[in-house]
Amino acid sequence: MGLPRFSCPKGGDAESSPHLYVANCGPAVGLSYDKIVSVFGTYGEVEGVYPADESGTRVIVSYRDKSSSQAAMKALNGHPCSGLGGRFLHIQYSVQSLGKVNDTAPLPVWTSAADLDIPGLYLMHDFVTAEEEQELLAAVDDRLWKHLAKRRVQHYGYEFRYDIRNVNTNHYLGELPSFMLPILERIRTCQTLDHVADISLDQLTVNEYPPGVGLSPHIDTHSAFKGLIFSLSLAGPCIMEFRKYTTGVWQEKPTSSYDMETQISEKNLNFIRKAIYLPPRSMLLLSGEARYAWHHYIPHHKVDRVNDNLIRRSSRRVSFTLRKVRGGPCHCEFPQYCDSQR
Ligand SMILES: O=C(O)CCC(=O)C(=O)O
Ligand SMILES: [Fe+2]
Repeated sequence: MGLPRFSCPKGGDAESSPHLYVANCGPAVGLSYDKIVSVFGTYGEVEGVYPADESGTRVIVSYRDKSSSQAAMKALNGHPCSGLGGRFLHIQYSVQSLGKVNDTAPLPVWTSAADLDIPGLYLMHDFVTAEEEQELLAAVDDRLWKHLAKRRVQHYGYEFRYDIRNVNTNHYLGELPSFMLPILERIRTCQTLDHVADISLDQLTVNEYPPGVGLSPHIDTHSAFKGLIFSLSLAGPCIMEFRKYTTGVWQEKPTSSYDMETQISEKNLNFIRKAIYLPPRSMLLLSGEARYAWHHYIPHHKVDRVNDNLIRRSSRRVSFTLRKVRGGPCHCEFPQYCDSQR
């Protein structure tokens, strides 16, 4: 069974909506979904990019807000787009977003990484004590925050540039701060990582999310960072959703009991979803397939439904994401998600 054909608005004069139907754009013309997200992300927060049909040359770009789709329409429709190799895009507003997740669909939220059955995903509870948590928060609150549109960030080691979703490797900011030393040491001696030879880390991004603010679905750029990504959650909880996009190919409904709950429905048949609850003081590790092939996403919720419980986000969640900047191209086993291999 193929994807239902997307019916673009008749006559191209549909009212504006947050969703754009973009022709002459997609993996079949050499533009990966990550690349499309990064270009359209310049005009506002992209919630997802989905195949509009099986052609690989037409996509739906879903923004959170109409103002962003309007800005992208104005800037990109019918003009050569320098960020996409000079390609002319043909854009119309779309009445629906094929891949849009129905947030009310029951999605089980697991508390243990093993239950998600995603290779390379680990969650270590109570990785730091409550006292260490307070010390880490005090340390970053003592330093300068950079204000983004909806959250605040700090970068150490190398600056991460959100416009290009990459780091400037020529601009070294110095060693990771001393308040991270106990955490780095704990990672090095962590039993979960006994099989990993190289766990050097040189980049830290601190994110502070107010309640209701999350992060759009993304895969951390392969060419920017190596294979291990650690994220320590402090101050407040959130849920993190993982999505495996199937780039327009119908996925048989998985048969294992874990996967049954991912609810591939008619509405969102082009990716599978799994979710995990990240409590404060837990350390998440993305490696292998979890790091290279699954998008991660923090829904923009003030209250998360964790199965039978409603859990209110705290006044803030602060995450410490530790990564290793990559020197050359990525040679991972997931070329369809890899910006170095296309
Ligand atoms: O806040 C988090 O735990 C994740 C942050 C993240 O995914 C990123 O900075 O790329
Ligand atoms: Fe990320």
